Amino acid sequence: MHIWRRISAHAKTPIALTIGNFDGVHVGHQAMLARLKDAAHQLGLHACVMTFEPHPREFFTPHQAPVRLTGLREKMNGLIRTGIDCIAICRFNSDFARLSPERFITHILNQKLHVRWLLIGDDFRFGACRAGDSAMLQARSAENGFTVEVMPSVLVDNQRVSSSAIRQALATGNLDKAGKLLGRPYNISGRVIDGDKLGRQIGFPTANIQLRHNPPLRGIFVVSVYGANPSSPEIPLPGVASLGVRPTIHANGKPVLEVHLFDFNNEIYGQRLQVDFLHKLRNEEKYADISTLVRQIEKDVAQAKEFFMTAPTHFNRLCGVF
Ligand SMILES: Cc1cc2nc3c(=O)[nH]c(=O)nc-3n(C[C@H](O)[C@H](O)[C@H](O)COP(=O)(O)O)c2cc1C
Ligand SMILES: Nc1ncnc2c1ncn2[C@@H]1O[C@H](COP(=O)(O)OP(=O)(O)O)[C@@H](O)[C@H]1O
Repeated sequence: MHIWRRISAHAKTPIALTIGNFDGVHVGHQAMLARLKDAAHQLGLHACVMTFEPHPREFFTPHQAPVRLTGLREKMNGLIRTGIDCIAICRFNSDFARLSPERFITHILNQKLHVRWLLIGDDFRFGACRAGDSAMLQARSAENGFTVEVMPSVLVDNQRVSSSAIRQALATGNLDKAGKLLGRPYNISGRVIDGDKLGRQIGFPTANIQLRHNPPLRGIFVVSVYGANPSSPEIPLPGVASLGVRPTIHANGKPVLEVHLFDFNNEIYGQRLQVDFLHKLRNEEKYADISTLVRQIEKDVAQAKEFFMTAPTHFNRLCGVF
């Protein structure tokens, strides 16, 4: 597995390539990567993905760009899990944004990456002003030594799978739908950092997870957590999570992800956890005082335990455990 952190003339072996942002690495992306691997294998090429960092919309309109489903690390892990041979991370900067579609084809695809087979989505646009499309790629493919295949849309329940459909499902608390489109429960990972040390005092210690991006969902959730189990970090532990600004405690707080694990009393500061979001319990509220908040957290915990008791097949399907 190779990761190219800039596009220079890396590829000695000709490659089969697909290009995209791959935010979320959802079931549509996974189908595309499976087709890429299959074609690369048939043609004796390396299966390679080109992705952009930052996301082009974060570069052009940083304040209006959609929230990310996956940070760079999570996206890379998702791509690596599919078993492709290499990932080329293309720095999306002003030089790259100015590149004409013609030069992208001749200079990047042909001369630098030696692309011999190219897979693109049906809505793929590229080059300055998004002027390049699949018709242009088809027209220039022979003279640049590659063939082009257009991937048809992948549908789930008659809807095209897309990162924006997943963002919308998460924003409205529809975690079942988000999980179906992603092919796994939505998750956030990060290190456990220090919080306000209030959790232990009120009877609900919470591991505070460092957030790298503005999260696409808010509220109180049933979660399963990888990385905390002392004997086997690959076995998840059940818990509840709060993802919000904690209005009861702070006036102008930033979003914080906190997880309370059931029947657990270990020190896990500094550990890297993966939090899988299984079910939304409610929206975050501002309570009159801490004792009212504590009574509500007790109800949240009871409901979450009920979820694990009554929906074992559901949980089983999502996580492959219990
Ligand atoms: C299940 C659960 C639900 C929560 N719900 C809310 C809420 O509705 N409003 C709120 O202000 N804080 C809520 N919190 C956050 C608590 O205020 C927070 O866990 C507490 O301040 C401890 O923070 P610390 O870990 O930084 O010490 C919730 C926490 C948990 C675990
Ligand atoms: N059941 C539990 N769930 C989550 N964290 C726990 C639990 N029991 C102990 N811990 C530990 O306690 C810490 C949370 O305690 P807390 O008082 O909320 O402190 P902080 O405000 O620093 O998060 C966690 O980071 C973890 O190391």
